[in-house]
Amino acid sequence: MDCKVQRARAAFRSGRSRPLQFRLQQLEALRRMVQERERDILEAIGADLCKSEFNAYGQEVISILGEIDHVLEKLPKWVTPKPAEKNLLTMLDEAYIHSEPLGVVLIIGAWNYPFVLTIQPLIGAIAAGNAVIIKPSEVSENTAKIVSKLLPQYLDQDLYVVINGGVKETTELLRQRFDHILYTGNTAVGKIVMEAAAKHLTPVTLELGGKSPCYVDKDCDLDIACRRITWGKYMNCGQTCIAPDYILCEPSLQSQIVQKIKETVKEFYGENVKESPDYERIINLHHFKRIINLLEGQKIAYGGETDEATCYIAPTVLTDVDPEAKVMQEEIFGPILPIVPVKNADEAIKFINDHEKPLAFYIFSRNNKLIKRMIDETSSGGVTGNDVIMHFTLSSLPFGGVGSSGIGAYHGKHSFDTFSHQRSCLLKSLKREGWILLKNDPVQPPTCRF
Ligand SMILES: NC(=O)c1ccc[n+]([C@@H]2O[C@H](COP(=O)([O-])OP(=O)(O)OC[C@H]3O[C@@H](n4cnc5c(N)ncnc54)[C@H](O)[C@@H]3O)[C@@H](O)[C@H]2O)c1
Ligand SMILES: CC(C)=CCC/C(C)=C/CC/C(C)=C/C=O
Repeated sequence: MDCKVQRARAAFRSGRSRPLQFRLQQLEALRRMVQERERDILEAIGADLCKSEFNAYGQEVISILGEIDHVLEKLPKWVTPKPAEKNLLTMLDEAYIHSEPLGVVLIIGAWNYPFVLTIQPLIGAIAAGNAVIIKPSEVSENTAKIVSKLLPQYLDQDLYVVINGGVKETTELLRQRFDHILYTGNTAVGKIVMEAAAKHLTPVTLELGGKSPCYVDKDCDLDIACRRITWGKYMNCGQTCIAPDYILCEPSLQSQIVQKIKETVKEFYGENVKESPDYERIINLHHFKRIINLLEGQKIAYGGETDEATCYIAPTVLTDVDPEAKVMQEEIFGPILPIVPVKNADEAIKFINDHEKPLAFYIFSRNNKLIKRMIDETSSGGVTGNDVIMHFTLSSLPFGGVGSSGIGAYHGKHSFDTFSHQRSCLLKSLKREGWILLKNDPVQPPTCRF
C-alpha cells in the first residue's frame, strides 16, 4: 500500500498530470471507458444493488457522462490564472490567482451509488491535475472489482491507482500522508477519517448523511408533491443520502399523502412491488435488521411487508409519528417514510432547527415566498423546492453537507476548487526602485518603498 501511494507521488512529481492537454486527454479516456464498458459497469452495479440496467444507467452513468462533458468544456477557463485586484503599492506589478494541484489525493467511496460516488470526485481530482488513490466501498464488491479492472486500462496507471479492501486496508491507507481526502459515507467513519487526516494536517471533504426533512405545505400541488416524494424516497430502496427521510405536514394532510403515495407506488412499480425489476433490495442483512427494528411500535399506514431471505422491505409510510420515536433518531436509509404532524411552517422550521443540520431539505409549496423564508430560517447542505434529489444533478451547484452532514463540497467547478490550491501570485516590477532612494535623502523625510 505504502509503495502504491509512493508510486502515485513519484508520478505526480514527474509533473505529467499538470498540463491542461494531459488532463483533458485523461478525462476523455475516462468517458471512453464509461461508454465502451457500459455493460460491464451496469452489470456490476446491478449485482451489488439488485438494480435494473435502466435504473443503474439513469442514476449512475448519466451523471458521470454529464459531469465529464461539463468539465471538458469549462476546464480551459478554470485553469487560466485569474487577475487579482491591486492596490497603490502594487500598481505596476502583476497579481493573479493560480489554481495548482494539491498532490496525491485520496477518494473513499460509499456502496449505495458505488460508481457515481467514486468516479464523480475522481473527475474533479483529475481536472485539478492531481494523482489519485481511489478506495471504492468493499460492500459493493462487484463495482469495486470492475472499477479496479477498468481504470488502469484507460487511465495513467501510476497517477490513478485503485486500492480495494475493507476496514483493515482503509485504516492502513489512512496512515499514509495525502494532500486531500474526500470521503463519502457515514458520520462515525467520517470522524475516523478526519482524525487520521489531522495527523498530517491533511484537509478533508466529508460527504456524510443525516435525516433530510421534507415539508409539505397545505398550499401545494399534492399530486405532484407525492409523485416526486415517492420517486426520491423509494429509489434505490431508500438507500440515498439525499432521500427525503421524513415528512413534516399539517395533521389533516396525512391521509391524502398516504393515499397518493400508494397510487404512485402502483404506477411506478406495479401491483406487486416485490416482482418489479425497478425496485431494489436492502444491501445486506445487517441493514435489513436495523431498518426493520425502526418499525417497532409504529402505525404503518401503508406497506410494511418484509422478506428477510431477499432483504426486501416494501415501500412503507408511517403516520402520526412521535418525534421521540426510534425511527426519528437516526437516518433511516431504507424505504420507510415517517410523517410527523406539525401545526404549520413555523413549527416545521423549529423542528428542523432543533435537530442536526441535514444534508438536504425539501419544501413543497405553491408559495415561493414561503419556500424562500423556510430556506432563510433553516440550514442544510442543499435545498430543492417542489422536488427532491434534483439539486444533485446540477454541476453548477456545490454538493455537500453542513454541520454533521458534512464538510466541503464538490461537483463541476466546486470539485476543481476542492482539489486545487488557490495560489496567490505577485510578480513585482523592477521599475521605480528609485523611490526607495528617498529614504536615504537627508533633505527628504523617510518614506516607504513601493
Ligand atoms: N453525502 C453523500 O454524498 C453521501 C453519499 C452516500 C452515502 N452517504 C452517507 O453514507 C452512509 C452510508 O454509507 P456507509 O457509511 O454505510 O458506506 P460504506 O460502508 O460503504 O463506507 C464508506 C467507506 O468507508 C470505509 N470505511 C468503513 N469503515 C471504516 C473504518 N472503520 N475506517 C476507515 N474506513 C472505513 C469503507 O471501506 C467505505 O469505502 C449514510 O449515512 C449516507 O447518508 C452520504
Ligand atoms: C435524476 C438523475 C438523473 C439522477 C439522480 C441520481 C441520484 C439519485 C444520485 C444520488 C447520488 C447521491 C448523492 C447519493 C447519495 O447517497
